[in-house]
Amino acid sequence: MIYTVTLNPSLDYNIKLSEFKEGRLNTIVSQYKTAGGKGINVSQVLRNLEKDSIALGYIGGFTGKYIEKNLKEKNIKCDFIEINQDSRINVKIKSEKSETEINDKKLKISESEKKELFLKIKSLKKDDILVLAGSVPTSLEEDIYAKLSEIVDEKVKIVVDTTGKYLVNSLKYNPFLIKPNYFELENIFGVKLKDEKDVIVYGKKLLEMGAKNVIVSMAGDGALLINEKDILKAMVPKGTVKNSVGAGDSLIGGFLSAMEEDKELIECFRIGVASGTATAFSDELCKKEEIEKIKKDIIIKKL
Ligand SMILES: Nc1ncnc2c1ncn2[C@@H]1O[C@H](COP(=O)(O)OP(=O)(O)O)[C@@H](O)[C@H]1O
Ligand SMILES: O=P(O)(O)OC[C@H]1O[C@](O)(COP(=O)(O)O)[C@@H](O)[C@@H]1O
Repeated sequence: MIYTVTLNPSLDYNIKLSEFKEGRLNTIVSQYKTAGGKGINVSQVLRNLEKDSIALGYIGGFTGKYIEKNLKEKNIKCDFIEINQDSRINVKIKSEKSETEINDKKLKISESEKKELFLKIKSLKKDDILVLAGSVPTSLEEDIYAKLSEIVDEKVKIVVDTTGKYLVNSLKYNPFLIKPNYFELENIFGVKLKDEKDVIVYGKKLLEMGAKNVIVSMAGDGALLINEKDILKAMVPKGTVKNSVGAGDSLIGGFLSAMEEDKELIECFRIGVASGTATAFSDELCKKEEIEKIKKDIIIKKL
């Protein structure tokens, strides 16, 4: 089974404007609400690809109820821990020229609520997959993903998608896959990446630090997969970006869905990248048919 952990789920309020005017009245052209948060998005894409997963994490209040109901309506299994605070509302504003995101990072998790999550994670069995994705609420420690990685059976494959020290701390437990984007890679090492060669140099450093597979996603420039054996480059087609929220999570969801079918790594990478691009080119998270269509246009080169 695939377990996704979203420490701080959100109600994503997606707004479309023709133009975003700062400091002025903006009138909405269209909007939709959905359960969000990185682990939850991975679960949603897995469901769209007809694969099961269980979404874990903390939810609370009226927004928490909405998140759970929204996921259950989509036939996604949840096993959230209920807390006594409202889950956050993240606002995503898409206009013709720009995408703006407003995310809340606060959430107070108590010691006993933390223990509850550890108990759930401890019960994972060999061959399960654990996805630890998204920002860590400020009340939790910087090595929370490392601690969760430490307690699972060593045969559980771990995927970590987060930023900075939260990601770096988890590397000593040898995650099977990590997926920094280009800017996250720059931030980890405090550098400005000049070209693809640079991406490979710093991607390899993450391998040396413990990751087994590193995917560096580069939005419209595709992605690189780096492991001990190979460096693969995925090139993506050009298209109209409708909403890139969740593109990175879709890459992970697509990748894992192919892994569930025992596909080779190169194929998992292709389906992952196709899923990311399919999400960028649609208003919501990618659907199976969209991925199938885009898959044919993903070119993978061995470097
Ligand atoms: N403008 C785009 N054109 C085509 N594909 C895109 C675009 N933006 C994102 N993608 C796809 O989604 C993947 C993840 O996007 P990226 O923005 O790098 O991740 P994140 O959402 O984590 O920041 C990319 O590797 C690519 O496959
Ligand atoms: O675009 P991405 O990076 O794939 O993730 C989008 C998701 O992440 C969020 O922006 C939350 O991010 P964080 O957990 O890192 O705070 C959600 O609102 C949204 O559903």
